[in-house]
Amino acid sequence: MIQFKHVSKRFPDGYFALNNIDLNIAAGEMVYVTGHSGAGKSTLLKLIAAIERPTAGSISISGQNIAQLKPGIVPFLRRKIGFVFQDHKLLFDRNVFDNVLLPLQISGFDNRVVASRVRAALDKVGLLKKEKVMPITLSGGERQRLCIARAVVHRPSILIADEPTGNLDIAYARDIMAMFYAFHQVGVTVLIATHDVALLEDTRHRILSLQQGKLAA
Ligand SMILES: Nc1ncnc2c1ncn2[C@@H]1O[C@H](COP(=O)(O)OP(=O)(O)OP(=O)(O)O)[C@@H](O)[C@H]1O
Repeated sequence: MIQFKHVSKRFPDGYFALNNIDLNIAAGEMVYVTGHSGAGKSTLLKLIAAIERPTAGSISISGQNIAQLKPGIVPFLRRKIGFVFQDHKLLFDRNVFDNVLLPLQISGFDNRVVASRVRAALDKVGLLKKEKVMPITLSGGERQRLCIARAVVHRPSILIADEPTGNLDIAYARDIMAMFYAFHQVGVTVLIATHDVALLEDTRHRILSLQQGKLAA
């Protein structure tokens, strides 16, 4: 479903964040991406969502080459993808409900279905009772759940999370991981970047290890 062929990402300063990556991820697979800080984990995830573009190689998603997508096509790709950002990107001047609603409104979803979609997403992450509160009043773990609700509200087939357990204690981190696992179990392709190897000790899923922009064998 996701295929990288000889993909490199060189930033304008000349630095290769990713160097000649070949990768295949099957539909419905759950995959972890690990590596030291600066190894290229975020860059790899951003390439899949066309937030960054590769400087060499090709990336295809469901057979569509996204390395050279025309800007007008990007929103169609994004509808397939839910992204949980490392820095959350929550809107602190809007309540929980509106934070989840916004991506649906931007995608032009029918107003008659959006409220029930938003509540279904909040329910999945256990935040239904907090729909009217402002994000500033949420704990770190609740904010992360809110980010997950926002990422899944349009029912993407690919869910990507960049360090979703950073700054959470281990019990809460496991809860968050269980949430991603539940999406995997209903057929969503899930990619999670984490430097937290303790979380992966007993995983059955594939672990991609990045070292200075290259995939370790
Ligand atoms: N826009 C940019 N311009 C220049 N260099 C960049 C840019 N974005 C990332 N880099 C560099 O590319 C390398 C890989 O960054 P990336 O954020 O992908 O790493 P990471 O593995 O996600 O790290 P972390 O765990 O610290 O988030 C780093 O050396 C980073 O400084």
